[in-house]
Amino acid sequence: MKTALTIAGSDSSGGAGIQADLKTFSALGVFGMSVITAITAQNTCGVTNIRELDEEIIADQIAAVYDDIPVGAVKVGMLSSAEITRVVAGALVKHGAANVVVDPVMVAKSGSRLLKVEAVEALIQFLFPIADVVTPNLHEAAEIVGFPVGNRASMERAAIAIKAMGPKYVVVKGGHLPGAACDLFYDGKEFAYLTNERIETKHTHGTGCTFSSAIAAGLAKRMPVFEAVAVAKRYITVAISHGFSLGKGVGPTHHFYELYSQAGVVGDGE
Ligand SMILES: Nc1ncnc2c1ncn2[C@@H]1O[C@H](COP(=O)(O)OP(=O)(O)O)[C@@H](O)[C@H]1O
Ligand SMILES: Cc1ncc(COP(=O)(O)OP(=O)(O)O)c(N)n1
Repeated sequence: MKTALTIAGSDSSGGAGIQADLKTFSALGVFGMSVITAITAQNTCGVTNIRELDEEIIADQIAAVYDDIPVGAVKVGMLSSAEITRVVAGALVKHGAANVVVDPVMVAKSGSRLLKVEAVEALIQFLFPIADVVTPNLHEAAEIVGFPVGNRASMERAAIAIKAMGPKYVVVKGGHLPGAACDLFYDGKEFAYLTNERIETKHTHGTGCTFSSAIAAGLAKRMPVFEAVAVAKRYITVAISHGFSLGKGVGPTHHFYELYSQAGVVGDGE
């Protein structure tokens, strides 16, 4: 059985965070495990409270998994603070983590800050050098590189700058571009664009979490990195096209296995 671990925050409404990651792992046929960094009181309308877990229980959760179970890939999401970021990075180094996907979660779509401003430097310093893939959206890329990112030219400049911070691959997500949903993949040598038509829906809660955990699922299945990203792009496109109204605000994406099987995103044999 292939395994993947998510190290992220909990979303009580189940659309993003740990919950979206575990649903994605399951739909893609990978056994999911979780380390919770923070608990958010959250629903489709926004985040009303955040409680960070203390660093000891976070390090102990990571140790409990790695000391016992082979981990095929790990996705890192919401980290909230610089201290948590340092502890998670240190634990991943200590346990020799492989196939590390870092989604540099900073702000929820509803506007709440999920990573303190002063923690961005720790993310760059401690996590990027050990990451295989880093997946910023346009806003996150801009905050990381310090210049506006809003078109293909600036996405390419941002990808080069982020690659220089240490990860092996960078995917700048273009979900917030006008027009097509166009993501940029960069391996340090060449750019490749993964493009899909924009799906006109407001139900996009958890798209970034879902995309990065789908990449981790692909790496856990030992796919080459570009193939894992391409499968994740197909997965998120199907997930958004079947996003649904739930609650009063921005509804979640869709994670039912049958859908992906029918859409050819996962083969029956995987
Ligand atoms: N309306 C949409 N139609 C199609 N794809 C989308 C749409 N919104 C986002 N995506 C895709 O979802 C993935 C997550 O991107 P994005 O929404 O930018 O991340 P985040 O949730 O971190 O802001 C990317 O592959 C992006 O291209
Ligand atoms: C607990 C938690 N983690 C991450 C996010 C951000 O999710 P993302 O997929 O980037 O986008 P939105 O869900 O905010 O639309 C989150 N909201 N909660």
